[in-house]
Amino acid sequence: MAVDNDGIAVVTLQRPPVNSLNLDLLQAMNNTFDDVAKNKSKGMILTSASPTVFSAGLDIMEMYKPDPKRVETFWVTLQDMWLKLFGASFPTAAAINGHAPAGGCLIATSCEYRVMLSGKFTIGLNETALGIVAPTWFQDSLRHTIPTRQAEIALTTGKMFTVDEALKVGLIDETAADKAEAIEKCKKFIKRFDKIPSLARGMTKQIFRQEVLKKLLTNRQADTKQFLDLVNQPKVQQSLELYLAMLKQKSQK
Ligand SMILES: CCCCC/C=C\CCC/C=C/CC(=O)SCCNC(=O)CCNC(=O)[C@H](O)C(C)(C)COP(=O)(O)OP(=O)(O)OC[C@H]1O[C@@H](n2cnc3c(N)ncnc32)[C@H](O)[C@@H]1OP(=O)(O)O
Repeated sequence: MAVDNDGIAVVTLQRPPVNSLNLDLLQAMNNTFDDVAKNKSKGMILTSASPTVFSAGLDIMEMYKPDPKRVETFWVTLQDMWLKLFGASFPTAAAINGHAPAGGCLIATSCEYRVMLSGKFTIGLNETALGIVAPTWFQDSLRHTIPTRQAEIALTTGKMFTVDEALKVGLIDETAADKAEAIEKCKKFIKRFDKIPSLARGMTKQIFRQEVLKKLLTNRQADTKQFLDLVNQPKVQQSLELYLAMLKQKSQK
């Protein structure tokens, strides 16, 4: 992860090849988010070092034949990442310079503003298409971003939106021709708060988001148990094996 700081922290996800979210990356993100808060940055922009993938979502290897202790730590660290990002008092924006499926879409929708590169990229919560259920807080992040009816249809169909579709439904706020332009547009969004007192801004954001945050905070243990029960089911392990094989086969073509 690289952080440039000119008052606005630009945090670049850098875990080749596809920025899949494993335990190490999630821990690094959490430390970085804490640093951004401590350094009193004006705001934070998340982007990717890959030219084609913002993030491929959760690292499936963390869930396939998992070590019991590690997979639990993985999930709790993912919850922490979401609580820190969705609940950040500082302004957040995502310069989405590539595909953003599942957990990649979760990161983007946890931010306050999204600019995505024009091109053949897709974004969405595709869990149902994989035969799994997007956790409540994944669903809440989408519902917080696009109208409820469109969110329900997108979630139940596992829809991956093209850039044009994402713009039309409000899943992204703007498009950009390249990464530099996407970052500039995110900076422009964050600079809109230059004349707004940061305490009032931060508190307003937290009040606006508190219901959704509270849902996970008061349900963390049950959420973790639900995940662990699901991931340890033989049928889920079988699906993960097939999905991994499919991804491998695709990448070798
Ligand atoms: C999936 C069942 C989970 C069951 C667990 C139980 C339930 C609770 C969990 C609920 C929440 C889940 C949220 C998630 O985030 S699950 C992850 C969903 N992610 C995806 O479906 C994306 C899969 N990846 C892709 O579609 C593509 O890789 C891409 C992001 C569009 C990029 O395409 P491309 O640039 O062509 O790259 P390749 O496909 O060739 O991939 C390169 C390399 O990376 C490996 N890989 C890709 N995605 C993942 C991943 N999410 N985890 C681990 N590894 C991944 C891929 O296999 C290739 O590896 P090799 O080079 O070794 O072949």
